[in-house]
Amino acid sequence: MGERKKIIIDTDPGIDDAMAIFVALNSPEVDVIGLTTIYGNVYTTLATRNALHLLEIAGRTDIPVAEGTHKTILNGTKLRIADFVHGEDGLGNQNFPPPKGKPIEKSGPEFLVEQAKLFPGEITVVALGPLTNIALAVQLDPEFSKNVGQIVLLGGAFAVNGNVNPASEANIFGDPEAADIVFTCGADIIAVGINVTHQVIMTADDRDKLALSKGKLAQYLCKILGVYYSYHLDAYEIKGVYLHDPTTILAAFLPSLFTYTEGVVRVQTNGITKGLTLLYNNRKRFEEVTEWSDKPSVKVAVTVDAPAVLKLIMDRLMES
Ligand SMILES: O=c1[nH]cnc2c1ncn2[C@@H]1O[C@H](CO)[C@@H](O)[C@H]1O
Repeated sequence: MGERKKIIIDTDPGIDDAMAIFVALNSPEVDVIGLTTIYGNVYTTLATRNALHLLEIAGRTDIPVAEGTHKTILNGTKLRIADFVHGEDGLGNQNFPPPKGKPIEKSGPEFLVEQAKLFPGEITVVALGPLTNIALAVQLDPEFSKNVGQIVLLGGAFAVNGNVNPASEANIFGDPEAADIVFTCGADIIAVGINVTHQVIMTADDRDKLALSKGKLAQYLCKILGVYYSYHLDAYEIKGVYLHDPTTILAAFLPSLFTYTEGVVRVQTNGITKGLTLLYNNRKRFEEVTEWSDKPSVKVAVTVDAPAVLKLIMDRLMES
């Protein structure tokens, strides 16, 4: 096998973030070289604490955690936090003791810029929360979008309803201006939206299977998953959970499990459709110059081999 792909996970842990981080740590295809933290499912301070905690659970305290920003790209401090999805502590209300480790001195965006410069074209950034740290990296270093190998992001609701409101998906809604900067920055980007992740469901039966595994990470996840299942039953009336973050992690190193379309994505930043992601599908040449004209294209996932993705996630969590 070739060299492992270097990935940095930008994360707001979060129950499905915990699953995604564990899947990555158990995947021979990748080398997780750092975590950067962001608000979203929890505030950034708690995201950092949870990231350190999860690495301690996995026995991987060798991986650095760089704390990201506490504010939106426009310095907004009125953040939308999804603690009703993940529990007040972000990890299923389990009262875990504080981690022993500390984040590194560098900020999340500084770490992203540094690593992309150090390994030009080699780093994949997997963004699982609002895109503020990535947008800050783009602003910090004009070369970042060229230096970074690929950005694989969980965000958007392409031609389907959102999960914050009918228009908007949570990560984009969290910082739409940052998302628009990232989508148009010129980097090689794969966007995995909830139009795709809603197809990958871990049922109650799958959870029972996970519980049979003796692996410490599987056992840990079974403890924290309760809140996430209750939320899905309540909000969607399903006896299962959407595997947003773990599905996105797989897109970073097994891209052929998905199909893609390509085009320019812009983000609505205000009004009732704030956070809407709109892909121009290139099927018409418009008479006028539009807000999509002359902007770089990105790849947007359109289909997923859901059974294969679910099996891979289960296998990698169970063997742990
Ligand atoms: O209803 C919701 N509101 C806010 N965040 C949510 C909701 N459902 C899931 N997520 C979280 O947002 C990302 C996917 O949009 C996932 O990280 C998921 O944990």
